[in-house]
Amino acid sequence: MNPILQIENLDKVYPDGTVALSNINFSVYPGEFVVVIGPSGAGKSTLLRCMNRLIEPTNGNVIFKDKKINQASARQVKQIRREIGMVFQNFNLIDRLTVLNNVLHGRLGYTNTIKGSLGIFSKKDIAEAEEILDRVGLKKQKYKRADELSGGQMQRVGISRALAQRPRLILADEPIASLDPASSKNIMDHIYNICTEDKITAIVNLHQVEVAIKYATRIIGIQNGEVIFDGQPSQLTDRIIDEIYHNRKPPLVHAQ
Ligand SMILES: Nc1ncnc2c1ncn2[C@@H]1O[C@H](COP(=O)(O)OP(=O)(O)OP(=O)(O)O)[C@@H](O)[C@H]1O
Repeated sequence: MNPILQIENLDKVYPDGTVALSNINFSVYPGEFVVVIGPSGAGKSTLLRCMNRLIEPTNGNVIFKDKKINQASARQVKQIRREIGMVFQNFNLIDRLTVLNNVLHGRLGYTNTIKGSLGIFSKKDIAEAEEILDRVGLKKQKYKRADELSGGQMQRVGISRALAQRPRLILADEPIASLDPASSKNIMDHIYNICTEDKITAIVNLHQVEVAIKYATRIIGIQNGEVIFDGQPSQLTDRIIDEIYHNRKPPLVHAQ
């Protein structure tokens, strides 16, 4: 089976000299549910955002379905991003828009720019958005403003917007970090069940090791911008968890 995503020799050095990622290499295969763990500042967000070029890598390649995102033109990046849904810690919804319109924003990559900016979507897109909202239990809330929802409901809208893209890959950056335990379980269940049912590959950044072990088919542990574990949840021993979280060195900063 060909990988859906390949990360080759990936480095990210921020303009202030902080080395956030250092020589990252791995491939992700269709159907995997990969969870990336690591302490605060390890580089998890930077890694996920390099995957769809929200952050520009310094060196190396990010290859999605045989296309090098890092070398793609702006137009090609837009096309590639259609198939990569993103779920954010803080939901990134447009507060003043309805739930339904937020979900329809997931169709923008496929919509004529003028129509999209005017909020004009096809009947088919609207029906599909409603179907997705039904799936996450939010159909009755479709005309509510996004800012009238609870955190857990907002994240279900975030997931729905990603699904409206009809993605092949979902990147979720700390999707439960702002939620209470009950909502966190609900959100992880939705992400896991939908990705499994729809055969969507997922890469999820999480702080909570026990949640990672529960859902992941594979765990990648990073520390100081380097992969120090890549294996199955059953291989993640207490010693390795301790290494990932406690043997922390200060972040490497290039001399300027
Ligand atoms: N824009 C930036 N400019 C400079 N340094 C940055 C920038 N963004 C992140 N960093 C640094 O890069 C390193 C990795 O940060 P990143 O946010 O990727 O880590 P993380 O594992 O996602 O952390 P958290 O779990 O706290 O979100 C950290 O040392 C961080 O301070």
